[in-house]
Amino acid sequence: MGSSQWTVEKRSSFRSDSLLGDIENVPETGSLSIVVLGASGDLAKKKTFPALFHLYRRGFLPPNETHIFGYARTKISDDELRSRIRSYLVNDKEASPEQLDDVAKFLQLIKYVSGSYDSEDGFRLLDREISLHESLKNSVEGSSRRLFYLALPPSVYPSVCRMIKTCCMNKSDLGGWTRVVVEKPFGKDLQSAEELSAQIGELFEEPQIYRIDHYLGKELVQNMLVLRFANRFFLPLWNRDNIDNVQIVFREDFGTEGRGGYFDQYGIIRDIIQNHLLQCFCLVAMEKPISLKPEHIRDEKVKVLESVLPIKDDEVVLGQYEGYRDDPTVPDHSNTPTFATVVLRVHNERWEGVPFILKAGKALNSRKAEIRVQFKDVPGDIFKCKKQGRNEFVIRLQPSEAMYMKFTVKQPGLEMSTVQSELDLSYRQRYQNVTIPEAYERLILDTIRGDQQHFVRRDELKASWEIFTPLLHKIDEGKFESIPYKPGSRGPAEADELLEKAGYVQTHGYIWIPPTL
Ligand SMILES: NC(=O)C1=CN([C@@H]2O[C@H](COP(=O)(O)OP(=O)(O)OC[C@H]3O[C@@H](n4cnc5c(N)ncnc54)[C@H](OP(=O)(O)O)[C@@H]3O)[C@@H](O)[C@H]2O)C=CC1
Ligand SMILES: O=C1O[C@H](COP(=O)(O)O)[C@@H](O)[C@H](O)[C@H]1O
Repeated sequence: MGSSQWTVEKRSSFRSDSLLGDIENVPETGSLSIVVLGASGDLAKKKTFPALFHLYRRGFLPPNETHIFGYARTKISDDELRSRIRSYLVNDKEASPEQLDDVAKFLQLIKYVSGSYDSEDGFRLLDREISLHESLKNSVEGSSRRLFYLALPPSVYPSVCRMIKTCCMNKSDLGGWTRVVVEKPFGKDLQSAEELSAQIGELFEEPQIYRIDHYLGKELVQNMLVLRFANRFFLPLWNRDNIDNVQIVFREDFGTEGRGGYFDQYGIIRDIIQNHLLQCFCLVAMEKPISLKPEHIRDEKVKVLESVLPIKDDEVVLGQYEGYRDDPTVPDHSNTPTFATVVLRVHNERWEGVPFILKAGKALNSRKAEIRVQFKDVPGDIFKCKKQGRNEFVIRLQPSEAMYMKFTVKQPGLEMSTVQSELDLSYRQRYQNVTIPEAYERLILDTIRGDQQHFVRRDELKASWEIFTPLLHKIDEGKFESIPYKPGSRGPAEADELLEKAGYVQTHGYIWIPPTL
């Protein structure tokens, strides 16, 4: 095994008993079969297999217990699948002999099975291969663990789940399990999501279903509850008396590149805002859960989602970057937004009157994701420093993970003047010997451990679609126009106007620069 900063010991010491919640008491030994359905696809090669490789290197997938199966319709051999994913695991030119050795050993754990998504033949073959592996690992029938990762378009989820249920379940209940991981977008609106939930819900119990939202696996997203509820600093300030507005922002500096066909059916609200940004919103806005048990946390998320008021038409700006429709898989007259700013308002005691501005865009001038909490002005501005800017607390999710607090200090020197400065916790500088794990890595490990805290529960999903469905239907009916914007820009100017109208005050002449080592 390669060396790693994020070892088994480190992770388990971080997850003390009190942080584990009510995770099922499952055996952590016995054969483990991980099946990646849609193994020929983009997500599988870029994210799922690399995450499995990193877990393998870090000792979480012991080779004497684990086998990995790729499944898809494409007819390829085991070796062809292995060579497709190899370049996503390691850069041959930079890798050490030890890493290359790990890659070779990891790839030998992978077997490929080809079959369709809606007929039993392929799944029966898959089941035979899994059972063979289980018997080779001397697993007692029924005590084995089977994890099915659906790296597939949602349209095939129902038939694939039916096939798993019919052909591939763990054979009896001797402590083993069968779990299914499903990717977003889970549905297109409230009705389709509920239909999908009902179809899958007929086949699997909620504790077997892991609705993945990879933003919930990001380090600084996982830090949100600790930050809010383990620090006295924040407790009294985190409310409408002190906070003026909150922005939750996702920006990418590239377009839909090769995914235009998929993207055009969904748009930026379904791709990013309804899931990734809304999950961040929940963590910023929810009340303190009564414990860290996954159900208690998710109960609070549902509550805050249900407190969101209907979105007002004049608190929405949509955009589409110029050149988006040049993709041959995108219709010439597409109005699908590649950019959106949407203001959410929460009807409760803590947040009444505080706008939560959710903003996401593709082909913008930078790549970053952050949560920006802007505080109100100080009453009685004796330093006349109000125009320099407000206090802001920024949680930079990526890149350059950091938390920094913008505040006013005396300008060092003889004069009594003020200047904007910051308290800065930049992770690369503060945690120099720690490798931050990839989101998918953590979340796959959570599914193996049976920890659903960082996965979306069915009622949470329903509440999230309830917020956006009326707006999405209006967009689909052509009642909103996507304003064109230049690739590499900030997006439509109207979005900045909406921000200002919502109360955000931009600080001029101050830029946070991530510290270098
Ligand atoms: N790619 C990404 O970056 C991200 C993807 N996701 C989600 O992950 C899932 C998979 O995404 P991605 O890998 O990009 O998707 P792909 O389009 O690459 O599809 C994955 C595999 O599914 C099979 N497939 C594709 N279209 C169909 C179809 N219409 N009917 C049946 N099978 C089909 C193909 O395998 P074969 O033909 O060999 O059977 C393909 O290799 C989706 O739900 C996506 O929204 C989520 C976050 C990021
Ligand atoms: O789910 C998705 O996320 C990616 C962005 O993920 P990140 O971890 O790189 O921020 C986005 O590009 C894609 O459109 C979307 O489907």
